[in-house]
Parts: sequence; structure tokens; C-alpha cells
Amino acid sequence: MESKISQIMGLYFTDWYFPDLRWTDVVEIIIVAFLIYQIMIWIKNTKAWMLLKGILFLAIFILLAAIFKMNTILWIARNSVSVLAIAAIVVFQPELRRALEKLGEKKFLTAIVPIDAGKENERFSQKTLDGITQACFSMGKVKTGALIVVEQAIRLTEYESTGIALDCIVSSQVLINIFEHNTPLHDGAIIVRGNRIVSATCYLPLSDNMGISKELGTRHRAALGMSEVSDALIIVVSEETGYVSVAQGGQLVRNVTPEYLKERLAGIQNKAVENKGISKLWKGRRKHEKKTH
Ligand SMILES: Nc1ncnc2c1ncn2[C@@H]1O[C@H](COP(=O)(O)OP(=O)(O)OP(=O)(O)O)[C@@H](O)[C@H]1O
Repeated sequence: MESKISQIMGLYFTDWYFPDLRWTDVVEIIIVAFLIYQIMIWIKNTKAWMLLKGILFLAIFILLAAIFKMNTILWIARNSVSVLAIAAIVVFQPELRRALEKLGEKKFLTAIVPIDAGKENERFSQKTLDGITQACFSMGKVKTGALIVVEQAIRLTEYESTGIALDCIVSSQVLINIFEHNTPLHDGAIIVRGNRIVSATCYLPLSDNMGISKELGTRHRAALGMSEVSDALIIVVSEETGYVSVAQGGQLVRNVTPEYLKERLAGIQNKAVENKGISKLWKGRRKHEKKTH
């Protein structure tokens, strides 16, 4: 049977060249495919998609100029390539920074080197997890708006300094009190580091994502924006609807249940979970914005 197959192959593919394939070549192919996939996801989720469309348009234009021998246009194109490359780096500086930060995130490093070995493995306690969940849904019931940033591996010092410094243990009562209308700390976001609230009234970067629903205002846009520039988990309570939403990694999941919120918080509670993160990279990507109900 095998000899028959090789006979047929030999008959039809005599001119074909089959290179020797080593296992390192297979690994190389997998790595390159993975990198291309990640770059494509990055392009899709950032402004780079617009840039890619612009570049394609320019490329077609230049190709036409080359076909019809329009020398002036070709000369301009040749001389502006380096300027355009620098301009793209300047325009995409936040996205590039985020991409590099992601590479340097502990979850990549700790997967290889156990940097945190010996350190406390829990980011925050069950009490903090329960306090945040309880407060969010209590505030949702009475339609009190809230914005809570739960810090992970990336330090949010830059955003922390835009608010009022606090050093306060997380509890549902404290959270409800902070976001109470007409109180000095209710505006903006709070940042939670471990079991403590470290800052209130923080200003977060607004997302310029065009895909976000028009019915969502700046509170949700700020949550999404923060999730695009950091690995934090951001919880929003809508003043308008009372819905609780969660943003992380540039994805906003709207109108979640207490069980879902607890699950998401539990997912980042243990630092050790980060090591499993790499396997998650293979799972399919969700839509940019999700509605659970
Ligand atoms: N960049 C920001 N950083 C932090 N907080 C912000 C930011 N922008 C707006 N907010 C908060 O959001 C509030 C305004 O919310 P707005 O009504 O515009 O948003 P929304 O997404 O429609 O939310 P809601 O459903 O609660 O009305 C502000 O009072 C402020 O507390």
C-alpha cells in the first residue's frame, strides 16, 4: 500500500522539492504562526486596524503610480517612507507600550522563572472579594454609580496620583460610603491594591474604541480605557441602569450577576493562576463587548 502511494506520488510530484523537516522547524512554524495571530488580534483591537486600511489604500495608490510610471508620485512615496514609519510609532506609542508591557507581564516571566516563589500567593482575601461584590450590587440596587479598579501585576501609580491618597481596608460599607452622592470622594474611580483602597477620585484614560455602545457614557468608557492600558480588572456600576459591568483586557462584559463577578474576581485572586494564563491564550477571543443578559 505504502509503496503504491509513493509510486503515485513519484509519478505526479517528480519535480517537487520536499525539504528535510527538523523538529525545530516545526517549533519555529508554530511560534511564527502564534506571533502572526497575536499581531492580527492586536491590529483588530486597536487603532492599528484603521492604519492597516490606510496603508493598503496607499499601497494600491503607489502600485498604480508605478504601473503608469508617475515618477513624481513615486519620488514622494520613496522619500516619505521613513517619516511615515516614525509618525506611526508616535501615533501608536500607547498601544506599543501596552504590547511591550504585556510581554513583560509577570505571567509570562513566572511561567518560566518562579519569581514569586516563597512570597504570599494571594492577591486579596475572600473578605475583600465578598466586600466588593456585595457593595457593587447594593449600589446597583439604589442606582449609585461606581468605578472600582482592582490592580493586578501592573502598578497603577500613574493613575493613583491623579486621585486622593487613601489607605483603607476594603469593606462593602467603606465602598458604599465612598460612592455616596454628594460626598467628596464619590467622583471618579477608586484603586484597590491587595486588600486596601489606595486612592479615590482617580481619573482614568478614556477608551477611543468606536465599537463601544453609544448608550454608554464616560464612566464605562473610562473602565474600558483603563483595561486597555493595564491588566487591571475594572468594575462599573451604572448610575442610570444599576447594572454592574466588568472590563478587563479591552473587553467589557455588561450587566453581570453576583456569581459572575465573584468568579472574575476569584480568577485574579491567586497570583499562581497567572501561570496558567499562557494556556488560556489558545482559547478563542471573545467579542469586544459582551452582554451576559
Ligand atoms: N475619565 C474618567 N475617570 C474616572 N471617572 C470618570 C471618568 N469619566 C467619567 N467618570 C465618572 O463617570 C461619571 C459620569 O458618568 P456618565 O454618566 O458620563 O457615564 P455612564 O457610562 O453613562 O455611566 P452611568 O450609567 O453611571 O450614567 C463622572 O461623574 C465620573 O464619576
